[in-house]
Amino acid sequence: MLPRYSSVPRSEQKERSHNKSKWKYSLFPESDQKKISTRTVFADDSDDEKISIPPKLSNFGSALLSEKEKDKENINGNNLFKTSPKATIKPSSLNNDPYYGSINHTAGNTYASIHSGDPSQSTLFAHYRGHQQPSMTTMNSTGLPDKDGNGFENSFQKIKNMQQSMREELTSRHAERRSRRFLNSSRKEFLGPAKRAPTLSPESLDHRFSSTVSGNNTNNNNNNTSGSFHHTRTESPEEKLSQSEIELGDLNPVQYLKRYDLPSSELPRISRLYFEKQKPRKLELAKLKQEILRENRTSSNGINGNGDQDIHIRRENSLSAATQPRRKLSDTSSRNIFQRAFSSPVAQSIDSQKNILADKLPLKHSEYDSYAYNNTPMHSHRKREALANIDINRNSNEQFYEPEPKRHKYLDEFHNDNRDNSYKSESKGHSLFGNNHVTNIDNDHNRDDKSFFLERLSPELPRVALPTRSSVIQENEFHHREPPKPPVVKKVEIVEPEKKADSRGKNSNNESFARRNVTTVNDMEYEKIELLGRGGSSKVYKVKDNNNKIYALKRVVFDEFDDSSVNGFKGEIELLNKLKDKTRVVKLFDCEMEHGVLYLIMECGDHDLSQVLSQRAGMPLDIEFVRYHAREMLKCVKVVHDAGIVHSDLKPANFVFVKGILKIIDFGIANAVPDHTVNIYRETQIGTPNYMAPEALVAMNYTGQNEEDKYKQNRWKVGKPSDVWSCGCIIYQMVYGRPPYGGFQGQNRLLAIMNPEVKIIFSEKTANDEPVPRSILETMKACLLRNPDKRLTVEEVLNSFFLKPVMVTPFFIRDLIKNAVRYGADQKEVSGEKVEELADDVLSRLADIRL
Ligand SMILES: Nc1ncnc2c1ncn2[C@@H]1O[C@H](COP(=O)(O)OP(=O)(O)OP(=O)(O)O)[C@@H](O)[C@H]1O
Repeated sequence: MLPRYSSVPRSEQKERSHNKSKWKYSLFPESDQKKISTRTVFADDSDDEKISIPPKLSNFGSALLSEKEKDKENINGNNLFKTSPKATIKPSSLNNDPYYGSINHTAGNTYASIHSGDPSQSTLFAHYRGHQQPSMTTMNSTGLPDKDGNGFENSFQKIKNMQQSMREELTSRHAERRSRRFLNSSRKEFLGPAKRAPTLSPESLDHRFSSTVSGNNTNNNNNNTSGSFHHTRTESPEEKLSQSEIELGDLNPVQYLKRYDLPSSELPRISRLYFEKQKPRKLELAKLKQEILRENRTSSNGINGNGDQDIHIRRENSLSAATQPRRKLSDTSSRNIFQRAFSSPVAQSIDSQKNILADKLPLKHSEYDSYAYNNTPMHSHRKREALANIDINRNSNEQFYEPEPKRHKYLDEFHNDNRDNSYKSESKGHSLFGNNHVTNIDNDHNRDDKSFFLERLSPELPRVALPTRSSVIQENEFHHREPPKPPVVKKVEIVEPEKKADSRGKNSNNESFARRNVTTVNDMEYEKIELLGRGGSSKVYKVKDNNNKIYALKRVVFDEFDDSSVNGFKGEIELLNKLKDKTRVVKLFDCEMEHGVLYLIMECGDHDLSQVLSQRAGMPLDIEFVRYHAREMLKCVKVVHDAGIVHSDLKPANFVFVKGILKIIDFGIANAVPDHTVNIYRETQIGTPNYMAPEALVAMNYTGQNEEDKYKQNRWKVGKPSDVWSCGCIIYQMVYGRPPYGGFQGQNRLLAIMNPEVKIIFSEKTANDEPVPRSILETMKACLLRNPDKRLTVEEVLNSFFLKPVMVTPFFIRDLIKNAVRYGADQKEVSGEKVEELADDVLSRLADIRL
């Protein structure tokens, strides 16, 4: 059976167990005994690892040996047990106590006996070997029975005593560890989270010495061994003296060392002293903290009465007290925050508690303030509240004495002869500092209280003369920034346009008419959308009716025109009504003429041909574009001519595209051509010179001899060929970019048109050096012949090669050539007339060919 307490490693124990037979004769070699005995020296009581080690086996043997030695010494009258002067337990008392006596004997003499090499010990072991003792637990230092036969009983008793003493030792050590942990933890609580080296105060050390140390210290003269269960450090009398002389003042240990140029080895001792001096104050602060927390818990319950909020406050309480990091606020800003934080009702109650506690506890105001603000449950709550009221754009000093912005209103009211009323309202909760709790001190009568309050709020502030209420008002009146004025809202007056009397005398009182710019034609309302264009005598609007259908509204004011003009527009209406079923003529839906104004509701076009040509200006010649638009234009003219009407004012602006179909508009100067005549005669020259035919202008140069001739002079002959001339001019513009006489300006243009000597140039190339197809050239020449009788009709132009080209395949050309050659070879001689005949025949057939 192995001993119960063993310092031998398990592996070694196994080995020894394996070699159990050896143990019977030699439990430990002498070297091992020395080693083990050395291990039993508890030189450092601070090492937990060593403390946790159970008492060593060798202690038993040593104790036994020491008992033997003790007996020997007692016999010799030489007591080896000596205590140090510092030992609090007297040797005499220890000797009287059987447990302590045993311990002390062991402590005092164990190792000396081992190292002494006393032959008796060997004899002892040999003796046991001789008795075949199986275990150390049965050993007895005085194992041999005495003459009375009491030797075994005594040895068992002593072993029991030693076991008891060991237990006592363990208990004391554990108690010491617990106390040390408690001390460390409580010190941590006092000192905050920062870790510091574990040091003990002299008092606590003394206390520990008195409670746990029960043996000699290292200075014991007895054999220079550790000699005690604890190798604790104690101060010498000199150290004690010097500690009492140390006055740290406001210095911390390091600063103290530097100040008095002390060696760093003195740092632990000074530190212990430093923390000991801190201890009472920390305890007071801890008590204060507990008390404040308790008080606030009760007060917050009373004030809020709201379960959720209470929980929240309690949580904040615990958090702020235990875990909330300390935030360092600048002096002034923190003061401002705290000052504003006191404005809440909860803070007010805390403030009252603060007054009570401050009277009870011997703390400085600064300590109290910092502690209260940082640890009260409403701390973070008030911080948030305070921060919400801080204007970061103002400096802290201004904020301290400046009331909150809404107090400006109060000050203004106060200043405006409402002092009495404002003063009353102040007592109801308003104040210069915006705080309920300072209401009562915010007047001249309670100035002492106010000073006290501000001192407590800002103990570090220089004591300046506190402003009275009136001075603060003055200050605010002259030095503080005026509150920003509300933005000036521009009043936009909507002036309704003066209701003009409608020219027709109706709808003048119709509000919707004025409001929505509505024109009524034959009791139908048309709202104007946009202006489409304007002519020499009219404006044309894009309008919509009540069903949102789009129309073109042409409005002509007749005030500026003579009767002929009026008749001309009346004729236009007649012609439009006559052609209302023609797809190539813009439709007239409604018309009304009253009070000198003509309203025409027409089909609305998307854009006119002049806009299209302007859009293509400068672009390369596109034969197909010219062909398509020329054909579309001539189709419109053909419809008019087929209706026996001469337009007389054809120009690109008078053709509009309505959903992709070109339509002709503006029959203002058009006249119905009597069936029996080709031409009509006008008494006034109307039209656009660029597109006017020469015959319409020839009469200007006509100089007759008699009255009849003079009459004829003022009548211009116009007819269908004039419209063909105009169409020739438009085609010419599409090819060359401008009308035939567009190079002339003003009056010269008219003269050039009338002058037969001024020939129109048909260039084979455009200004961009693009070739102009022959078919186009021929068609243009046929339309722009000076002699109207020789001009092509509209139908002929539409059937021209240009507008109606013949398309053949290469096979057709090849076959045609083959046939022509064979015919010539067979005939041997073919006249010119025969060739022309053949050509006409081919051409006639080509017209019927549909590819
Ligand atoms: N039904 C319509 N749809 C779209 N636009 C139109 C319509 N009627 C006229 N316009 C536009 O209004 C412009 C002027 O129209 P119109 O030529 O009929 O007026 P006008 O007084 O006869 O002009 P002018 O006497 O010079 O020929 C046209 O060039 C055209 O652009």
